[in-house]
Amino acid sequence: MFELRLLCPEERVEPVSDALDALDALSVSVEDADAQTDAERALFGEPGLPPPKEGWSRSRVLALFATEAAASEAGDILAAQDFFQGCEIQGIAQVPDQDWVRLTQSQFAPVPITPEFWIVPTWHEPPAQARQLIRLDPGLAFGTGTHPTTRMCLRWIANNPPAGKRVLDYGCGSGILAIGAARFGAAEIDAVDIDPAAVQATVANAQANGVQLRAGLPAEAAGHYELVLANILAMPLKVLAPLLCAHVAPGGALVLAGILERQADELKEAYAPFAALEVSDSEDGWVLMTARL
Ligand SMILES: C[S@@+](CC[C@H](N)C(=O)[O-])C[C@H]1O[C@@H](n2cnc3c(N)ncnc32)[C@H](O)[C@@H]1O
Repeated sequence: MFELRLLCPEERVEPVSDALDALDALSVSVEDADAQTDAERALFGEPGLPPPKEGWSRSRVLALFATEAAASEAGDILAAQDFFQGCEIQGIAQVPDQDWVRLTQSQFAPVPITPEFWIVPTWHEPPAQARQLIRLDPGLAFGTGTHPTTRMCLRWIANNPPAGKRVLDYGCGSGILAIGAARFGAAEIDAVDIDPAAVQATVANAQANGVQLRAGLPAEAAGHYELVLANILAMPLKVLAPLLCAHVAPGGALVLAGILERQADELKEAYAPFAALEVSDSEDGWVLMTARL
């Protein structure tokens, strides 16, 4: 493949990208031409609001073509357009073939939770010492075992097996915690998430692991559970305090993650009317907070 490389001022990026699409580019990508230099200016908005600008002041536009002739012809046609004023053709480069599937897969190795409990992608052989396994590939939903918050929850499950218990995984993502609870004997598992893609991923991953659970939107959580797991983030966990605690059966356990060390006191305070949260694990600046009700 061949990449046509262009430099465009902010206001030209959209018409140039549209024209490249119309010229049958296989893909068009836009990068900050000033990235990693003193001129780099980050673009970001407040959560939920659009960024203050739509693009960088100088963008590098990269368009992929199947042949060098097609890339060169597209460059010639663009250069003749009014809207190309201020833009520059920086050249055509050959893009070497890559096995992207293999490259992506090589970035996900088996993850140990305890010496015997491992998360293993389907393209890897399980390590010899693995006695308990979750088979999981990266997908649309969060939770592959590579994040410390997920690992701490799974470690807690392995050290406090919920054998025979009713378990709620609130904010299930890929369903990894629910599947982990099943591996350690949970009798009945509900896994809920606000994101329908996470619900779908949980159903698929549970099936692939031979695990029976009920997955759905948060309203599907019903009644009391002897273990409630929620790996979300500090802010939603604070808002959810009364709801999550109301789902914990008397004598049951609440396990919360997604909390930075410096947020532990805020969380303690938010949960104080319902439960006495304590930090019970920490990794890479994240803490696991748990309580018995
Ligand atoms: C950090 S991921 C955790 C995924 C998985 N449980 C794990 O431990 O790796 C958080 C998940 O919570 C979901 N989530 C965020 N806010 C939520 C809310 N208010 N109610 C239910 N789920 C929520 C997100 O959609 C996301 O899938």
